[in-house]
Amino acid sequence: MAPETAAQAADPAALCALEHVTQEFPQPQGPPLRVLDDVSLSVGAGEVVALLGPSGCGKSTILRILAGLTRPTRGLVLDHGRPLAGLNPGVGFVFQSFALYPWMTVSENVEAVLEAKGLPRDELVARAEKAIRTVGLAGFEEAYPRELSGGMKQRVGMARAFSLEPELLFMDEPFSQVDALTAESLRAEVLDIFAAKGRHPSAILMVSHDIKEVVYMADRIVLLGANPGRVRQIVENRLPRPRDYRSPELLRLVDRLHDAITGAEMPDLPETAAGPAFEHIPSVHPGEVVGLLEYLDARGGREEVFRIANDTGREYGRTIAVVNAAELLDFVDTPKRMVSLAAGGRRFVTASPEARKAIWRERILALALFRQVHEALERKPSHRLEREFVLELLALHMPSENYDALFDVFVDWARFGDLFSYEEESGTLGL
Ligand SMILES: Nc1ncnc2c1ncn2[C@@H]1O[C@H](COP(=O)(O)OP(=O)(O)OP(=O)(O)O)[C@@H](O)[C@H]1O
Repeated sequence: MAPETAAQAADPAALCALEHVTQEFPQPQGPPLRVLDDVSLSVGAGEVVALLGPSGCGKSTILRILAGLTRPTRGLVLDHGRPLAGLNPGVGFVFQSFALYPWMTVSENVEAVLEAKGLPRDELVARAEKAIRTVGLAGFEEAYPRELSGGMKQRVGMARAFSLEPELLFMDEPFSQVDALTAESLRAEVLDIFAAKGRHPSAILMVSHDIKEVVYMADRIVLLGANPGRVRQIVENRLPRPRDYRSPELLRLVDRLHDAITGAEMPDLPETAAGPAFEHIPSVHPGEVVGLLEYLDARGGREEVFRIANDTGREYGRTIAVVNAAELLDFVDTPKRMVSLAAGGRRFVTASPEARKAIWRERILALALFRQVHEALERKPSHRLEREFVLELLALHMPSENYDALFDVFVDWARFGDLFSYEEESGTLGL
């Protein structure tokens, strides 16, 4: 395996590329939300490239920009070295949600995308048949989606993409909705189809949360960081194929990526209060934090974060967010890749429901956002505040956050500890 590079130089032979792309989306309040910051990457002929990163780091946005579905705020989008104008005609998509028409048969579902391309009837029938055979669904042409398992539905999704004979196959978390064994065989089949190459696809760009999946599939792994999304590291993966999920080499690379991700996403919190004015509040439900603490308690107080994701059936990025939330509240410590119950976490899990609420309240009041809103509510004779007050605080202190989403998390956390009430209709907070 070659050493990682922190960034990637522009590659003139690339099938598609982003150069210094920044993407911002307007928000109802305050400055725009920056989702991608100075992202450069490319996909060359013959390679499988994977984007790996936490929820919300902009992976799907990168696919949409490369496909020409979204125009970036700044930077260049290249198609064979030339600026992309409009949609990229060479891209076929496989989505996480199978997006099948329930009233159409398998054949009709595949033919529908070819019809949209305006192909003549006999050619589209032949192409659909071939694609359905390629993905192992021969014999199911007349079946309806409700008669198919999740794995088979995703095969239809793949047949649709293959039938378009795309030069570039984009797959957005394609296997996250199917069971683990089916996912394993679908991955192997995609790689077989890719290796057996007729002409198409010439390259695959995939998005995943699953480290093992990307190590199994990809030649190049682009590690993304969040808030805003940027390329943190590009890792070349030269493990020989076919790959074995259990081989020591593969597991070693999984471990290294795992360390790279957790090292950046579970930073040890500063010991003094000299952190940022407002702490980053992960977008998770209090119930998920409680679930984590109870899980750790049942396992003797500590467990590896990778294992936690597996045991709880939660995707890795989501697990990290829950762990970050628990750490922010001083319920857990995160020495390297372990998560262990801190004294506060132990106190919480052994407390009664009412006492848990009190502990939660005390913990969130240690966070600047909750403290400032609470103080403002106490100062007001009416003990009431408008939602806009909080949004302005967020805009001021957390300029790269999605305020609306964060406001919902804020209300969720506050309600869990009975700290404030919130009336949706009038948009008013009260003590
Ligand atoms: N059209 C849009 N308008 C406003 N915000 C958007 C838009 N598209 C995406 N976002 C925001 O951009 C951020 C990144 O979204 P994106 O779906 O690209 O992330 P992701 O890494 O694919 O996430 P996930 O893994 O959860 O699917 C999110 O905060 C999302 O809410």
